[in-house]
Amino acid sequence: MTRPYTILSAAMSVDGYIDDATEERLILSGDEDWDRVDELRASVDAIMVGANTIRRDNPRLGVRSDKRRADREARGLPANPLRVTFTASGSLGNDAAFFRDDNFVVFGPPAVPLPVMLADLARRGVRRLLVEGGSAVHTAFLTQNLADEVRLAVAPIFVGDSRAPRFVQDGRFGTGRMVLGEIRQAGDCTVMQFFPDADRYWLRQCIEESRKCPPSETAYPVGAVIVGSDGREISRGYSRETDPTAHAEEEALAKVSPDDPRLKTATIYSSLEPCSTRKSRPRSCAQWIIGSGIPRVVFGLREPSRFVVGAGFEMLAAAGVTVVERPDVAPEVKLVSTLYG
Ligand SMILES: NC(=O)C1=CN([C@@H]2O[C@H](COP(=O)(O)OP(=O)(O)OC[C@H]3O[C@@H](n4cnc5c(N)ncnc54)[C@H](OP(=O)(O)O)[C@@H]3O)[C@@H](O)[C@H]2O)C=CC1
Ligand SMILES: Nc1c(N[C@@H]2O[C@H](COP(=O)(O)O)[C@@H](O)[C@H]2O)[nH]c(=O)[nH]c1=O
Repeated sequence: MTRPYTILSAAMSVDGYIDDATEERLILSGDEDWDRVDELRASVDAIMVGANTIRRDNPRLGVRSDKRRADREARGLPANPLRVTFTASGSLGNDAAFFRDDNFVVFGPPAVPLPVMLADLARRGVRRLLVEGGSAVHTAFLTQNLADEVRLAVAPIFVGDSRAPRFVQDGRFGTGRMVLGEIRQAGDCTVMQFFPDADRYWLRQCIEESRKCPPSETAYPVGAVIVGSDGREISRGYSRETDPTAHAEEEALAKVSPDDPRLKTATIYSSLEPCSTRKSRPRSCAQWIIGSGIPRVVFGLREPSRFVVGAGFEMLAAAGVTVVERPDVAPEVKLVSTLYG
């Protein structure tokens, strides 16, 4: 693991502010939303905020519920997650609640690149990280594509003052349209879950699908999902789902009519590079995809040359298909099977 699974969390007004412009901290969440945040805090290994949030809010960043702290301890975890911050200035104030016991880590000064900080947290055993703001920190994670999830609670109030901090600052958010996950109500707040990197999200769906594959000593577990240009799933499948020699891409394609007009603008995701040669069948997955008219393929792991030498990427690209390889997701694909080596 090169970095923890990272969840960004914020509460904001309907006009997008996470605080007002006064010295006093603005509470946006009501009791039910604080309880939701508490549950989220109890589910992570570490909670991070920026140095300015420590200076302005003096947060405790602990799990408030006695039961949740006890449950964590019963699972062999510290009662509270590790508290994390970073600072370029080094000015934090020793009496901050952040320093109330030794369950914390401070990165910097000087300024630390986010990937370096995240790699260090991963080495400390942090697998799941909650980032609670503020604006500068959220902007850094999102513009560097280092957030796996965003949980936004919208409180039914207006701040109406552009001097106040917003959820994010100006920046280049390369996310495109995010994937909308769950929407729920917490008291009078509306909580939305987003997955900022749609390709990463769908590849992870493929990985989950691949876990369903009947085991085989001679073929990898693979999952595939076909997604329309509107962001909606068209179909999915996994290797050996209906036949011992079927591949995931074939299974997903078999569930769609070849005349379905959505295919002409769809993306097919596969945890593994689509195959270019087959031992068991005449047609490779790359050929099936080219024949289907799907114009874009995204995969996680290049096919290791264990069973056949894969050239699916090259075959698809030569046919004019846009092919995206996501090496950042490849380690997660490999975790599914020892066959990947
Ligand atoms: N409603 C909500 O959910 C939340 C609201 N808030 C609000 O957000 C506001 C604070 O946000 P904001 O002012 O943007 O500040 P942040 O909390 O995002 O902290 C920014 C600080 O982080 C440090 N920093 C940034 N990048 C790096 C880096 N690469 N390496 C090391 N340190 C770095 C710097 O600290 P330094 O200056 O020390 O160098 C920088 O000033 C407050 O008003 C707070 O109330 C905060 C959290 C949640
Ligand atoms: N104001 C605000 C949030 N602010 C966040 O909560 C932190 C303080 O929590 P605590 O550790 O309990 O003191 C604060 O530093 C900031 O990260 N969060 C929310 O979900 N809703 C809110 O309305």
